[in-house]
Amino acid sequence: MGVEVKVEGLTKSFGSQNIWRDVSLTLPAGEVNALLGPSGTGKSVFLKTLIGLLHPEQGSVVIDGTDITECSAKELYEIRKLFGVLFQDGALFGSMTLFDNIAFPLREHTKKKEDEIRRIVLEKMELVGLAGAEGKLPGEISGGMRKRAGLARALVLNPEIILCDEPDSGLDPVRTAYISQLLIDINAEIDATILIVTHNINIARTIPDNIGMLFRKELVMFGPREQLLTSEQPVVKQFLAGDRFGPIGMSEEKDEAIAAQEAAMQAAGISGGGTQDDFSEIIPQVQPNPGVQVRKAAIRHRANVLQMLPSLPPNAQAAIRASIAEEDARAAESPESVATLVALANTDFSTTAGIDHALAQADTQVMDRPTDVVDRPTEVYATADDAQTQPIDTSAIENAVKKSDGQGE
Ligand SMILES: Nc1ncnc2c1ncn2[C@@H]1O[C@H](COP(=O)(O)OP(=O)(O)OP(=O)(O)O)[C@@H](O)[C@H]1O
Repeated sequence: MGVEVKVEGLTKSFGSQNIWRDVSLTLPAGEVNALLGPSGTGKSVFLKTLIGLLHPEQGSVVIDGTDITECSAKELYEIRKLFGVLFQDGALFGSMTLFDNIAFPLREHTKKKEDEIRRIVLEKMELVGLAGAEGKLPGEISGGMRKRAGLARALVLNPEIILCDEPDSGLDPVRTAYISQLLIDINAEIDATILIVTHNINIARTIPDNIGMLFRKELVMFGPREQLLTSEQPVVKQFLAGDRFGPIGMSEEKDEAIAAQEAAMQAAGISGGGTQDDFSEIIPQVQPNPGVQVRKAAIRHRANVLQMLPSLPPNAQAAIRASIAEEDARAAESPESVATLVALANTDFSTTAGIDHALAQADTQVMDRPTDVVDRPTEVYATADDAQTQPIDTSAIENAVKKSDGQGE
């Protein structure tokens, strides 16, 4: 299971330039999180502070019981092994082949033999759709391929925490969808805690369990995705809509005169260029592909969210209830393709034992289980012999596999 990352009262400056202050949030173990915010608000600085590459002036970052802001260099070295980081530009070594780039953390941090390293590297390259590109240099491939190579490198040590700085930048919308799906599948397979920094609203709407937003040197909010997507805060609404009218300006804060001018333009029906989408209409969260393990984080997340529900704003409560109803309906409609949703729908969230039972079950549910095949009632067989000779209809399984093959890149 991924590890929790607990950030408290974090403040970071460069000289006299304060980047953000008093940031507190908890990335729950194994859940997928996104961090939004206008350019320059310090999202990348935040990621680098989480892995101890930058040192904050105040506050703590507790990972696996260790506060990395004040641990020894040796402890920090050990904690860093828990991380897989996809930097904004892929951060590949230009003179090394993709194979050597991806093998680098294994050669640096483990004593694995070359044949084992080769097996792991080729497996991760296949996972990100780069099979066959082992001998290429970073300069010979597209930006999207570099990004995927960076992701493969981030995964080779089977990280407990994955940080992705703008995984979609430089990718077309389709490749972005593949990378997003991959992150959800990886989360389901290895239960790693994931933090994605992104400007991509579609990713924010469909991928994370939780979303946070930085603005004006502060964390505006952090919570279940429905909370941010239904927020009435002007900065959140403006950011989601991508509108130039609102508190976010091109470079710095807007003054009152400009704000008044904009209000008059809006009243006159002039467009701020933003989408008219209704973000309180929650789009279903992307689910692991058929054939991928149940997302245990989804079970833990729903348990957490149900517990915090009464403390959330009414809009968020209504959106969460609608999300749950939609997920349960989808689980009932197509149990062959949404194993995680089926697990959620079958979980008794009213007791700890019910949740623990679902988590234990999830460990064994590596395949989606088409209920019409696997859960065929035993009483249809008159005798045990009958049962053995009954032809098993595997078409539902085959369809699920075909569907998942068709979705590969
Ligand atoms: N090592 C550094 N030394 C001094 N200033 C820095 C350093 N790293 C970042 N900054 C400053 O910190 C601020 C936040 O930068 P950061 O890259 O974290 O923003 P961001 O929110 O990730 O932006 P974007 O969305 O455009 O990538 C910027 O003003 C940047 O110039």
